[in-house]
Amino acid sequence: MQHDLELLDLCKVYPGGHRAVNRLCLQARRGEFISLVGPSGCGKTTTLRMLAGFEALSSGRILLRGRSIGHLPPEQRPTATIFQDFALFPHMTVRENIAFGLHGRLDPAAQRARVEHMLALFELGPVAGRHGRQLSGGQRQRVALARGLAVQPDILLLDEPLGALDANLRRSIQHELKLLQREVGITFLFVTHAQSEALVLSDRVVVMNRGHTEQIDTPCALYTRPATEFVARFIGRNALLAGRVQGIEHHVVQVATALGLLQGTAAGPASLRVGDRALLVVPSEAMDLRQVPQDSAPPAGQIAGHVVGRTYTGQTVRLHVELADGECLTVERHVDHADGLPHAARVLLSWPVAEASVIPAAASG
Ligand SMILES: Nc1ncnc2c1ncn2[C@@H]1O[C@H](COP(=O)(O)OP(=O)(O)OP(=O)(O)O)[C@@H](O)[C@H]1O
Repeated sequence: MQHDLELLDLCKVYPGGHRAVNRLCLQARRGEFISLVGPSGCGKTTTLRMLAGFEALSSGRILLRGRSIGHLPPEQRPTATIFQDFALFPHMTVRENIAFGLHGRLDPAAQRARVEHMLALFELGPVAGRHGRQLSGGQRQRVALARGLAVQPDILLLDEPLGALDANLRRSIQHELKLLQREVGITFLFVTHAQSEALVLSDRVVVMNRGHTEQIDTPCALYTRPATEFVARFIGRNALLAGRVQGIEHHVVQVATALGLLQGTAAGPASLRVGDRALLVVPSEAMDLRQVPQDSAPPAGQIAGHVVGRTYTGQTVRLHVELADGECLTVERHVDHADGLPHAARVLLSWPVAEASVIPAAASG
């Protein structure tokens, strides 16, 4: 199968020697929604800029539908980029902004038809004559998308396009963006700081850390099967228990922790050996929590603690549970299942072994 987009060992070393992107490999199917996430400075924007042609590659290749484009100037690449500030031309109307990239590509009649189509697709007809400053944040975002898609790029690059919007608008536009992406059927490469946004929107997520690729996977796999400690911590919402590998049998790994011997399964072919420092990762949904008498000891393979706090997030409650070693875990529950638990309740925590992963602990972790 030919991939829509292939990044082969993509590297960027800035003058002075800083390696901003290190051997990034990615293969995207046509119509895939892929997000790049990671902490500030991990190389997300540099990757996008190399794809758009604004930044030269230090090494590696970029193939679009099998054609090498890494050496082409931006205007010859079949890509369009949408920036966080949308970069609309303030002195132009919505209609003129959308038409901007079409000059010289289409004859006037075809241009007009294309602009009308984009106005209809993005429901921008009623504001077509307005200037950028006369639009709401959501409308400006739609104009930016319409302008980017009007040139019918093979791939759309989005650099934190929702970063400047308030939380409510951001959520509704996330939804619109996903629907739109399905409708136009082209590959989206989306840079975001917000891991929750990436998990909601994407078919796959690339987690980057200091220029390295930590994991490329579906949101579900990243959450339930993080490959590294960095990913487990970055994605969040998992309970993490540190210890050392005591035994491995048929993928079931026993981890000696301060709370006793606990079990999970080896995530993929990770090279875990007896004696290694490891992390047991239990996804929040897999964690079972039930109240027990104050003096009860946990059975083998389970842990106990006390509820020391709770945070309401709407439908769910995050229960903060202090364990015997003084560490605190957060377990998320539907409000209906958490309201009966008094403060300082003793609770037993357990999980299906198959749903907990054991991964190597980071060298410095
Ligand atoms: N023109 C440049 N010259 C030298 N170093 C640069 C240049 N541009 C970026 N960098 C460095 O490269 C690294 C990656 O930067 P990049 O902007 O790609 O990160 P990012 O993940 O997009 O960060 P953010 O989320 O803060 O936007 C950073 O350490 C940054 O300081």
